[in-house]
Amino acid sequence: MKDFLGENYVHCGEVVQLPLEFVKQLCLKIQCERPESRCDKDLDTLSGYAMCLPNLTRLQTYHSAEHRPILCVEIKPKCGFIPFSNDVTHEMKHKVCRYCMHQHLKVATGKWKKISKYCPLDLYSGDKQRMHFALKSLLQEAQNNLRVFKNGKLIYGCGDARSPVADLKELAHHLKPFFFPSNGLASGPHCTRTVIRELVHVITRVLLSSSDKGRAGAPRLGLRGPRVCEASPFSRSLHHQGKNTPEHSGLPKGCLLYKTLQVQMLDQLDIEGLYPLYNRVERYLEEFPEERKALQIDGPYDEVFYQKLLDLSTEDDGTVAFALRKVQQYRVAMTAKDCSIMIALSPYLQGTSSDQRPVIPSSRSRLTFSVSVLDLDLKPYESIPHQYKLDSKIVNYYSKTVHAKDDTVRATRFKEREDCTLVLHKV
Ligand SMILES: O=P(O)(O)O[C@@H]1[C@@H](OP(=O)(O)O)[C@H](OP(=O)(O)O)[C@H](O)[C@H](OP(=O)(O)O)[C@H]1OP(=O)(O)O
Ligand SMILES: Nc1ncnc2c1ncn2[C@@H]1O[C@H](COP(=O)(O)OP(=O)(O)OP(=O)(O)O)[C@@H](O)[C@H]1O
Repeated sequence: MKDFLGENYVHCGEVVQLPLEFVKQLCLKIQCERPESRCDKDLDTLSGYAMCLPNLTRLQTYHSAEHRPILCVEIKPKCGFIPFSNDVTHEMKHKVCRYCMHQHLKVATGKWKKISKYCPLDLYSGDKQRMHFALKSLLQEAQNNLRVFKNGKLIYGCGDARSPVADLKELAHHLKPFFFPSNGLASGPHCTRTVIRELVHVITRVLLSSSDKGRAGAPRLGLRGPRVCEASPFSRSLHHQGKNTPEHSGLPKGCLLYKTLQVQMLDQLDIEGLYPLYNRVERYLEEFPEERKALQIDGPYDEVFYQKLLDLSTEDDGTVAFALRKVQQYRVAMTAKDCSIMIALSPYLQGTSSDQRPVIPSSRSRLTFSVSVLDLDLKPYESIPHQYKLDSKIVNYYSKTVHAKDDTVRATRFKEREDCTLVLHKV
C-alpha cells in the first residue's frame, strides 16, 4: 500500500510481542465496548503478537511531543467509481454506485436509521461544489463514514454502531477556536453554519492537496465509467433544474483521493467477472492444496506480490495464473474501498522553527495538517464468495424496491401531466 499510496500517507506500524495473559485480559475488557455487529470478530489472543500503530488522530509529520490542540477528521470514503466491466449483468450497476444502492439495504436491515445524501462519486469528483455537498452530507448523516476527534477524543460521529456522540451545534462549538481563534462570531444557527462551512472548505482543500508522489511504477488507470451517480441527490437536484452535474474538474494526480481511486480501480472486472476466476483458483487449490503457499494467498505481500499486481491485462488465457492475478488485484482494490483517511489539523504557530508541515489557510486562521490512511490490512481471499452474494443482494433490493418506486412516481407524474394537457387549436 505504501507503493500505491505513497510513503507519507501509510504507516505500517511494527509488530510487537505481548504477554498472552495481557492480551486475554484486554480482550475481556474491550468486549463490552464493541459494537454488536463486530462481535463476530475476536482479537487474536493466541499468537502473542500485535501491531503497534502511531496514534493517527495526531499530526504525523513531526515527532516532538505535541501540546497544541489537534482536530482530526476521519473519513471512510468507500468506492468512488461505477463499474465499467462488461461482465456486469445488472444494468443498474452502470448507473447507480454501490454505496448509494447499499444505503437502502442498510436502512431496511436496521444498520442505520436514515439514508445518507453522501455519494462517494461526488467526493471523488474533484469538483469543489460536489465535494462540499458530499462532506456536508457526511456531517449530516455520519454513519461509519465520518468521525471527528479533538485531542484524540471522539467528539462527533458514531461511537458504536448507531448512537451519535453529538449534534452539529456541539461540533461547531468545539471547532470554533480552530477556525475563528479571535472569536468575533456570535453563537446561534448562523455561527454553526459558518463554522461547519469553514470545516468543509478546509477538508476539501486538504483532500485536493498533493504532498507525496508514491512509487514511480505504480499503475495509472484512466478513469472509466460514468462519473456521476444517478442516485446522488446533488445530481438529481441539478437534473430536476434542467442542469447537468459538473462531471469533474479532475482530482490532482498527487492527492490521496486520486491514488486511492486508482487502487480501487484495480477491480477491473467487478465481482461478477471475478467470481468465476475465484472458482478457477478454488478448483486448482482443491486439487493441489499444497500450492496455497506458492500462490501467496496468505502472503507474504512482498515485492514479487506487488509486481504481479501491476499487470493490468484483462485478456483471459484460461490459466490459473491469470485468475490468481485478478483475485489478488481484487483483494487490494477491496482494501482501498474500505480504508479510512485521517486528516489531522492543528493551529499554525508562526515563528515556530519546527513547523515544517504544509499549511492550509482558512478565512480567519491558518492550520497545519497531516493526512494518513488507516485500516490497510489486505481483505481475505475467503471473503470473495460473501462479496458475490452481497453484491447481488444489494442490487436486487435496490432494483425491486427503490427503482420500482421511482417508476411509480414517474408514471403518476406522467399521468398528471396527461390530465393537464393544453390543446391548441387553429383559429
Ligand atoms: O462490504 P461493505 O461495503 O459493507 O463493507 C464492510 C463495512 O461496512 P460498511 O459498508 O462500510 O458499513 C464494515 O464496516 P463496519 O464494521 O460495519 O463499520 C467493515 O469495514 C467490513 O470489513 P471487514 O469485513 O470487517 O474487513 C466491510 O466489508 P468488506 O466488503 O470491505 O470486506
Ligand atoms: N492508529 C490509529 N490511530 C487512531 N485511531 C485509530 C487507529 N487505528 C484505529 N483507529 C480508530 O479505530 C477505528 C477502527 O479501526 P480499524 O478499522 O482499523 O479496526 P478494525 O480492524 O476494523 O476493527 P475490528 O477489531 O472491529 O475488526 C478506526 O475507524 C479509527 O477510528
